[in-house]
Amino acid sequence: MEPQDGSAFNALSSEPKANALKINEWELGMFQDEVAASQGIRIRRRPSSGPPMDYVGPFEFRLQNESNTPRNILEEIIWHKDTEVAQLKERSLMNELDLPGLIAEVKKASPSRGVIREDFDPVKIAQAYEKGGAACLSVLTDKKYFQCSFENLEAIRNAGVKCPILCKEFVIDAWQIYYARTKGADAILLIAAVLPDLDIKFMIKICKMLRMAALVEVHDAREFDRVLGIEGIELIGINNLNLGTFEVDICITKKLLEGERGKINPLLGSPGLFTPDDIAYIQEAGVKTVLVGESIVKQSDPGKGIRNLFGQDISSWSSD
Ligand SMILES: O=C(O)c1ccccc1NCC(=O)[C@H](O)[C@H](O)COP(=O)(O)O
Repeated sequence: MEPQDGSAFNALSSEPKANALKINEWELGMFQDEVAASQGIRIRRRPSSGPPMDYVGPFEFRLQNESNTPRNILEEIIWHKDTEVAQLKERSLMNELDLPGLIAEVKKASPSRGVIREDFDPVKIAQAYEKGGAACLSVLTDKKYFQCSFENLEAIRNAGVKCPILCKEFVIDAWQIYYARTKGADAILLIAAVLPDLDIKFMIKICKMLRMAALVEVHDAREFDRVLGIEGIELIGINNLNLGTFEVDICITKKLLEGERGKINPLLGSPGLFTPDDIAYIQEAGVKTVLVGESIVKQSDPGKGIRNLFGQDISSWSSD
């Protein structure tokens, strides 16, 4: 019979499927513990939360008792781990569904923009990026055109930054890759507009030997298709900057990813990303990771720059 206020009845009748699922989960948990116990495992995976509301079965645990109190420290750790892993899984699923990962660029200047950040402190900027949720750092090392250096990269690495570091250098000789490694780089940029296929192939082999990643950058369909044919390619970056005119057009990424190329993963979109709309646009095009410099490096608080770029706080994504 329906209660007068309808509360309990509605709570049950409006969510029968959800409750059936909870019953299944609970029964499965009991079953898993039984199987483990039959193999001599005394550690239970999680405390009994008691059967769901409308469970019609032999047991009903609600109070603190043997089934929801850890028997020893290992069981306590495992129960805590169960909650922790569930939260991490949920968070990483949300990240996957919601927003692309961020490679945040550390640079003082660029040929197209001139000086971007007057009071340039590479270590402070890198630390702020990491705290703000960057998954990786891109560190410019060119002196003449970007007013940066390998010393910057080394200082960032030695400051205890945990994010992987991409060395953003204009590589023309394999020696530069070794050098970048000695300074603490985890990955290096190879530009398809500069390097012939054979050089890229050779350099990728060197990277693998040095346990580094190679990000190969392309600007157009021809370069993209060339690079797809090179053995060992793992990371492809699309650069939307026209190096002849300095014009930036993020539609380039979208056009390049139409059709078969859109199936390639993972990809990056850069540069010219300033707003949450830009991020949404590039993400819709199929990009899983974005590389961003100017719009965040010029902010006195780069963490705030990241929040403005994504339209939300992504600091919980950082590695610590
Ligand atoms: O940015 C330039 O002026 C430039 C000139 C010559 C070669 C490369 C150049 N930049 C390429 C980059 O990789 C950008 O630094 C990167 O895409 C980040 O762009 P942004 O977010 O616009 O700083």
